[in-house]
Amino acid sequence: MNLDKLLNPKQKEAATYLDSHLRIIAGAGSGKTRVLTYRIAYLIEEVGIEPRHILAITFTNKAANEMRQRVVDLLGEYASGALLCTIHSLCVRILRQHIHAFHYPHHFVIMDEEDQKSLLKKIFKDKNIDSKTMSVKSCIHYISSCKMAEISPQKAYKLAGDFIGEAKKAIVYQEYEKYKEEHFMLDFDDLLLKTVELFEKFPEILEKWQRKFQYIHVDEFQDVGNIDYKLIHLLSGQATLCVVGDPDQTIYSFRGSDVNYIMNFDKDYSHVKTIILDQNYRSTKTILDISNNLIRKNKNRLEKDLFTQLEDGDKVVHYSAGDEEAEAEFVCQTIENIIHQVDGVNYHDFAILYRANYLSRPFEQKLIQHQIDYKIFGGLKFFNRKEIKDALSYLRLMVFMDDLSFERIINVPSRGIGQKTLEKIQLKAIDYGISCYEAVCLYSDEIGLKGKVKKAISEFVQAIEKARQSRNPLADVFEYLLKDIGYFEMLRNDEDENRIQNIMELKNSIAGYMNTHPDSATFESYLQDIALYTSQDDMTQDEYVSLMSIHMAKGLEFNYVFVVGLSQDVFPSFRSVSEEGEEGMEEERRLAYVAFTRAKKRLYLTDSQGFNYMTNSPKMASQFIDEIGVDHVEHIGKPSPFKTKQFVHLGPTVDEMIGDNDIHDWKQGDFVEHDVFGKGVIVKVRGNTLDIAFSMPYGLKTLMAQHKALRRLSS
Ligand SMILES: Nc1ncnc2c1ncn2[C@@H]1O[C@H](COP(=O)(O)OP(=O)(O)OP(=O)(O)O)[C@@H](O)[C@H]1O
Ligand SMILES: [Mg+2]
Repeated sequence: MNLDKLLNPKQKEAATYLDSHLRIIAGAGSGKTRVLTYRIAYLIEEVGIEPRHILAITFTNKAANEMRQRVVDLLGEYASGALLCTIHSLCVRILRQHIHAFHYPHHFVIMDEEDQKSLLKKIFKDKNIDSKTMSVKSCIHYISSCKMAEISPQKAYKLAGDFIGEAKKAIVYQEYEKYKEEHFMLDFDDLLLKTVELFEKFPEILEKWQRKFQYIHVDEFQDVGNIDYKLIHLLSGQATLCVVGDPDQTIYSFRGSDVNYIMNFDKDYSHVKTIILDQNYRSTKTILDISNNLIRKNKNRLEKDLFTQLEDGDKVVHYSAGDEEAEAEFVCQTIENIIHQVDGVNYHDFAILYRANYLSRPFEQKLIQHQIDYKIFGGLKFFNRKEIKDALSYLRLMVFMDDLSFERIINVPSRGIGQKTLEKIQLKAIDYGISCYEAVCLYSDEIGLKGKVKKAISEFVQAIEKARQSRNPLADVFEYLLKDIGYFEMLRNDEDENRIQNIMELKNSIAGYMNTHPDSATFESYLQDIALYTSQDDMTQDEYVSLMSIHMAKGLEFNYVFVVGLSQDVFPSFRSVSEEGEEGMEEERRLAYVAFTRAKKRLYLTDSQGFNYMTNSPKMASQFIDEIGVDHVEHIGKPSPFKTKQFVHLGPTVDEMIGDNDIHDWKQGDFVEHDVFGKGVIVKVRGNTLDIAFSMPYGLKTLMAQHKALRRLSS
């Protein structure tokens, strides 16, 4: 292994420096992970350290596997004895060996979030807590925060003082911990906490592991939290520690990661050498320049710019589409064009990155239409997500009255229907040769439905029938149906923001379908239209385009990257910025920096116009598009009539636009203001009438084009 050929001098120094602890601070694509990989190979090959004495902690399993593969490729199977894994899997490994010290069995149960929710629901029931006064999700968050701050249930109760709500939470916390202990269960936080506790209570066990790991490496150190840090500190009692990270890529602050651990590392440890890498090997100069332009806008940061010796490369493309379908079409066509034009390029060279998982929907549909294989990392395909299946089952039940849909959702949200009642309904349906839905409509007494259950079923039937008979636009009917049957309430009680976003995106998909089929759209035709997408399984071919949230893309790289859904308030996210202020904005910007720096050869930034159901406002391009500067960017597509405050030099902002009510040339996409319904966007012009999408609760309306209540907002 000739490191002089594989690494630049600074990287080589970092890979071979063993005289003290080492901190590598460096920007994206500067070879931090590569240095770690070669450092491990160097320790084994050149220094003669046995692999089992080496530990490397990565942020994801995928990163661990890739690093292991590279080391094995370099040195052979022997090297796989080094432990390269995430901090959670390290803890599982340690606990499996030693948890008997706490009188737990070796095969303790690891709880995921769904298990946590079920347990809390059970506790709520036992303690007579109404989930309207305290949500399961907020409770999970509360318990986790207490645990991470090392506040016991007893202490939490004391801290609650006279605040009844807080005291109740502390009681739930206590019950939760008790149940877990009695059943030998550990949640994700416990994996870390129990390992720390184990090491603190049993010094001989700690010493064993300290002796085992002589060289410890931690990648993505900018995102460690306090318990991670404590654990690493304990483990590294006798080891040489090497931590690497980029403060500009801290993107998990909302989950407790703290950039100060890397910044103050040299103060916490007595002998620390710091190496700064500043040459980027990943991206073209153009991509690097616009990423640097962006991150420089953050005030709270350590100034460090990257340079590259790679070619300038093509301009970064910003494509602004008329709507999401067109945005997705652009992405697919670009992928096809590149594959066609550039030799040796394959689907695995492409990634589509987004701020939130709900944004994948239009891209998935277009990819399927174009027969481009894709894989979603860190989540399910849109139409396989639970809430989407539930919502579509409601629509299907309304249209087709089919039993499969009925069985799926008759007890979602809970209406007190258990397996036995369901069987009774099914038998009745068979008796009369009708569907289960018809059976509950017609024969609820014969089935033996009584009291609360009967009432719940009757409300359910009413909601479905109301939706069936409604003459309102489909997208609105859909939303009201889910409201009427209590689905939104259920999600809201669970504070399940992601699921609500997915449902609103499904509404968006229905609205889009209405646009493209203005005269013929029915739920039946919509369901048939999307059957192609709902029947997709999660099987993927070897070659696929990668789709993932930016948080998942940390540390990865692709030749061609599309960062999509770059609309103001989507990215940067309205929520983060409104809740966290300037700090939230800086974290969003770091996230954009992570996204842009994943690209090696070409970077495409896309957004679309239209109406945003999530924020109830017309969409505008993200301020980040402006912040990357003008020199290396080619803007194509349809320029937006609206500008964010940052684009003010290009035209007035939405709030500054003036009204106009004598208009004969209405166009799809025009933004309007209505005296009663407020701001909206025209989705269809039909002669003298207009279909206009307004903010909720109004939704889609069909109005007379010449009416005086309507004005165009023109720039
Ligand atoms: N000296 C070098 N010679 C050739 N290629 C290099 C060199 N250093 C880094 N690279 C390549 O540059 C790319 C980026 O490296 P790497 O992923 O290690 O960067 P990183 O600093 O870990 O990035 P991130 O901050 O995104 O995690 C990789 O493809 C890597 O192989
Ligand atoms: Mg890396």
